[in-house]
Amino acid sequence: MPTEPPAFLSFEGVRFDYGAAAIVDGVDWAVGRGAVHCLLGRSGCGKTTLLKLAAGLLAPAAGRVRLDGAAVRGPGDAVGFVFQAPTLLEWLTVLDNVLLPVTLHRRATAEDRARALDLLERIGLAGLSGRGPRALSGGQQSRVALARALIADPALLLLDEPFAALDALTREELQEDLLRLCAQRGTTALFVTHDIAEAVYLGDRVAVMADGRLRHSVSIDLPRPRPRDLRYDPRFNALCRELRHAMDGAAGVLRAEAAE
Ligand SMILES: Nc1ncnc2c1ncn2[C@@H]1O[C@H](COP(=O)(O)OP(=O)(O)OP(=O)(O)O)[C@@H](O)[C@H]1O
Repeated sequence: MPTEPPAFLSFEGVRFDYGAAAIVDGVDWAVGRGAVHCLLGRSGCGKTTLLKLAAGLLAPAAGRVRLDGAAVRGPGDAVGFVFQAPTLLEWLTVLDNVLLPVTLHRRATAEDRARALDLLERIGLAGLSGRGPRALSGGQQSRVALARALIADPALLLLDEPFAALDALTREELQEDLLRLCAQRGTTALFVTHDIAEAVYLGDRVAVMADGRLRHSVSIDLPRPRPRDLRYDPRFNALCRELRHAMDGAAGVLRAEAAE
């Protein structure tokens, strides 16, 4: 039998609270190197908190988060973060926004600038490097935020509903950009979303989170690279349906637990 590759990112019995009830409540989860995993769940169930634990921005009250075998003890260069809002600096050009993770530490070199321009070209923004963020559409700003997260070539990319504010077509294009860039660089990704179809399109595995726990997980056995039309495939729809039922089931479990 083939053995599972060792996890690149792992949560082992992770628990966290902000001073009262557990927000993350005994999470065990493993993401293989180069895999894209998605976390699906309703508002307030603890998804962002779990991402912050993976980034080392929060420390678990119990259990452990490991990255490439070592316990995560704080934020580090191996991790890139993309937030829901692009959070670009208005007084910098697109190019300088992408370079920000570099220039926070040292002066950018010609090689850094070449890498930033290459990233901008790969996401369709080649001609916009000298503009300010206010002269960009929402989708273009999200692309810049993605390039900024990738400039330091992080081994792990954490994404917190990064495309939630975009129209459906732009969102699909960004999903395709993300998968292409992760595949080209071998980047491991953990992606938080409310959107079932987005999770199925992106993920190798999707976990349903409810009330701080991972209640259900589904392996997304669809081909890669993922063509645009895969979204209309019956297998795709069946996976969406399974996850929808899992989310409803998780909500039912919570109601039953609350009634006990
Ligand atoms: N800094 C904080 N202090 C106290 N409570 C917090 C803090 N941050 C989040 N919470 C609470 O923890 C719970 C989980 O929040 P979290 O942001 O992880 O959820 P989420 O699943 O990402 O939600 P959403 O989908 O709305 O972004 C919520 O009840 C929230 O109010």
